[in-house]
Amino acid sequence: MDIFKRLIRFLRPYWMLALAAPLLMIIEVITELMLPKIMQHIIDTGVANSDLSVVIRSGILMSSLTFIGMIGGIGGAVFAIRAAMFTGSDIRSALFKKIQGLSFGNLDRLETGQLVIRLTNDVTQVQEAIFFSIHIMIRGGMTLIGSVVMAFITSPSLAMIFFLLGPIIVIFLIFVVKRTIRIFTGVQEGLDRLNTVIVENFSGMRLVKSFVRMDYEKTKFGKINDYLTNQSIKANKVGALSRPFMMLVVNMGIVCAIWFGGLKINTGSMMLGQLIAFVNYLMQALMSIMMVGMLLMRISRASASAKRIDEVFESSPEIQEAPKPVMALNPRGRLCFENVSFSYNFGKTSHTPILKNISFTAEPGETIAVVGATGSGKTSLINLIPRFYDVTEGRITLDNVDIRDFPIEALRKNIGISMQNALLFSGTIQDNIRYGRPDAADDDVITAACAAQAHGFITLFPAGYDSLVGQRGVNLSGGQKQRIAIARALLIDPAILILDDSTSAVDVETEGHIQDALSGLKKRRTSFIVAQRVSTILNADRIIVLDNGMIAAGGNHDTLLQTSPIYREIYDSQLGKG
Ligand SMILES: Nc1ncnc2c1ncn2[C@@H]1O[C@H](COP(=O)(O)OP(=O)(O)OP(=O)(O)O)[C@@H](O)[C@H]1O
Repeated sequence: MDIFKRLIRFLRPYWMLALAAPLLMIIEVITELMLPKIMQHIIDTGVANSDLSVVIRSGILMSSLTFIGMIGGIGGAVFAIRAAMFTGSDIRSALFKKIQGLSFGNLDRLETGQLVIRLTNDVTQVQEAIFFSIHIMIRGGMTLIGSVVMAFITSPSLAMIFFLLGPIIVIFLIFVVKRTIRIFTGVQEGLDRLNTVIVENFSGMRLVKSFVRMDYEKTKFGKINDYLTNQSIKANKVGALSRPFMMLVVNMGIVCAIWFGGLKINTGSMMLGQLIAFVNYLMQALMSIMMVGMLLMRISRASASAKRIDEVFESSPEIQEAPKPVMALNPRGRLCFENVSFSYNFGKTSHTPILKNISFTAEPGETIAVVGATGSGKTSLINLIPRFYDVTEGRITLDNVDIRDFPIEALRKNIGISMQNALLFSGTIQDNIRYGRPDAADDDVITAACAAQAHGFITLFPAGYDSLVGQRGVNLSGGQKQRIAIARALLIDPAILILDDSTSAVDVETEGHIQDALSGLKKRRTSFIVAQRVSTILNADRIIVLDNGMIAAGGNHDTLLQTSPIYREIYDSQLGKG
């Protein structure tokens, strides 16, 4: 329930709607509570005395009250729906904003598939629980109290039935709710896993088909789908089985009331209309307990969802802003790693260092290349520069200031990155190039595209820079995407340019052209190039050879050929001896 308390703050802006709904429902409940009494009057006064005028007057009163109650009911439901939907929408927006602010470390733990479910299904569960709480809970609660009071007024002796049936229903409800919470947590987890499988499958469809693994994928999907189905069946079974039991209890109550009421009528201590009114109140009371019970089941399901939403709200970004950031950031681009060590943390557990004692300085205008075997830590190293992760030990300085002392946004705005997996968003090619600088002039877009050797192929498309990227637009090759990604990084004119294996899908000749075009641009900034291919880095001012997270050697190409066996080995394996 604490979790709900934390989420309920989102309802605060809509307190008027949330208050108006129950107020209107009071009208509905009061009219409903008056009806059995009027019915009693019709039977015991009108029918018993054959007084048609009493019957007609009471009939008109009943119809009018029903109409007024209906208006109250509709109004209450509409306000409750609005309050719940607006609240849900705000939770969704806040959750999305929160996720945008999380660091890579947080996101490593919360898989994308899980986040999608939290943003969609989990929020919907909470949204519905809010609606039912405002609507059914309050309405049911008021009806329950009102009908018990009216039942006692109508016949205090018959009302003792409540003391018999009430505890049975309450104990049963506690049992059902406890059980459903556990099952519904399983349902949400199943949904998470199903979503992860679907997202992975759809994004890796080519891989699945090329390795002819459709059957394997179908089985994987089938297993999780079956698990989800079984969990949902279990959850619904509990709900479905509990309903007949509750009805049994309600009917037992009615039978008892009719039996004892009938005996009382025979002895003349009760009138028929009085008994009918009592049975009505009894039914209203027991039905509202059932209604509240059903609602508790919905709330128990939503509490599993609320917990998962809360988990995201509670995660604090691992990368934190400095309390007093250094505001002036117009860097020259002198970047210095000082005894940097780094390990990926999983929660509180720290893992083996991926980078150990890295120290080097990159001067403005220099191009630093980072090479090394796969898994040696190249990407991890450059991910530390824009603070995707923070160093575990040591520090990185930009123009002699620790990068953790700059505002994160300002730091990142000065770093242009192009990654190996050149991700493009749906939209036009120019939208993608402009991603980091939406107001860039057309000429600047073209200049960046020319430097990235993208202008040529872009202008060959009928719609040129306005060509849509993706399924309904042009299909771009891996190399073309990489070139657009490089143009995107160049357009922000960053002080630090990072190309992480970003020409791996480009042929050697085009890569040569990109290098030539970049060489002029590189003079104005500090560049880092991560590459598997030696040909990419031959002209770098300095090459850092990483081996198992440590700097094994550093220098330019010629020096390294003489001094570093690892570099020599990489060089020989790719370009051949001599
Ligand atoms: N997000 C992460 N969480 C935990 N471990 C990670 C993460 N990313 C990378 N690693 C681990 O860090 C090590 C270095 O990975 P990294 O990607 O930095 O190497 P790399 O030299 O860039 O490799 P490649 O050339 O294959 O891209 C690997 O052992 C990898 O498993």
